[in-house]
Amino acid sequence: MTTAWQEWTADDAANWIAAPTADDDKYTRGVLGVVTGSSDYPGAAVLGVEAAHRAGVGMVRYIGRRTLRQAVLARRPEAVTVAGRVQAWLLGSGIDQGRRSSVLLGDLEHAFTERVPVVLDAGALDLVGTRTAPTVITPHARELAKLLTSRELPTSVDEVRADPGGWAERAAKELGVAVLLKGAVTHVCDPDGDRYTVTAPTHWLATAGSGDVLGGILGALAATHHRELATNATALTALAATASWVQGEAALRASATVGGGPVTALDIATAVPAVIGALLER
Ligand SMILES: NC(=O)C1=CN([C@@H]2O[C@H](COP(=O)(O)OP(=O)(O)OC[C@H]3O[C@@H](n4cnc5c(N)ncnc54)[C@H](O)[C@@H]3O)[C@@H](O)[C@H]2O)[C@@H](O)CC1
Ligand SMILES: Nc1ncnc2c1ncn2[C@@H]1O[C@H](COP(=O)(O)OP(=O)(O)O)[C@@H](O)[C@H]1O
Repeated sequence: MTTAWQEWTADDAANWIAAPTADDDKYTRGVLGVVTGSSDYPGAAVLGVEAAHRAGVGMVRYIGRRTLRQAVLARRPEAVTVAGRVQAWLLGSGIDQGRRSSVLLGDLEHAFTERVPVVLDAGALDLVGTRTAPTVITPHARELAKLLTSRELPTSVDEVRADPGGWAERAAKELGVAVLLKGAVTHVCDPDGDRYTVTAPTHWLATAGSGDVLGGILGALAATHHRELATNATALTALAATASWVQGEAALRASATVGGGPVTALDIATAVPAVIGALLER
């Protein structure tokens, strides 16, 4: 018997926030490696790195071409652009699958060799299943339809939108990874049958770059839970639901500061620390 989808709550999310202790330094807290952005979408790199910092990661290593590194550093001088060890990867936001250079493809594939948890977004979704690292994919309906169709599970964006939970589950089973299918209601599930919904608390969340911010939050949560993920890969599902919850709550808070008005993706990222703080106080 399959269980019903469970709506992820603030109390659930509060269980998946790691605060630093006296014994920690930036490395023990967790380093997130990031390969995102392109000359077409440099902003996606900036937004993901910004959101990861705001979500409380120990450090971000951003890997990308010089112009992208400059854009990231202009917003976040805290980011490190030297290759090195990481505890989780965020790959693909702002990358066009059809326009990846061999250097970029090499960077993406190298990320998988470390066997640390991986968040696959946008232009890295097609890499799913090529390695055994704990993986969560973060497509929207169009991206999931395209991915499943390429894996001989033909479907359309309309079919996915008509039954998002069903298609998210099918994807998790077929691909063997955790799936976070974005929407007004985000569906998060895994091959083991964990199934969570996260209902967006404001529709202002549907703004350009909002998904890139989500990727950064999720990457940060994966990096800061690296020890747990080493023995319990299904924690990635709870972390994905938590990231989506934090993203929605941040949009709600950002909107509240402007009287319920619109928010930008950067506003959402900026509101993340207060959401994390409130969760830690619960
Ligand atoms: N500031 C940035 O750098 C941003 C980068 N982004 C990146 O952009 C890439 C592409 O994401 P998408 O979700 O757009 O990609 P998709 O390729 O899934 O969506 C493009 C689709 O939207 C349709 N479309 C385009 N303009 C439209 C319009 N005005 N009305 C109706 N339909 C329209 C197109 O025909 C196409 O079918 C991703 O890599 C993503 O990470 C986005 O997150 C937006 C912000
Ligand atoms: N109608 C909606 N109401 C609330 N949130 C939405 C709605 N539609 C989409 N979202 C959310 O907005 C974000 C959009 O992400 P995405 O599609 O990746 O856009 P982008 O590529 O511009 O970042 C996702 O987190 C999704 O859950």
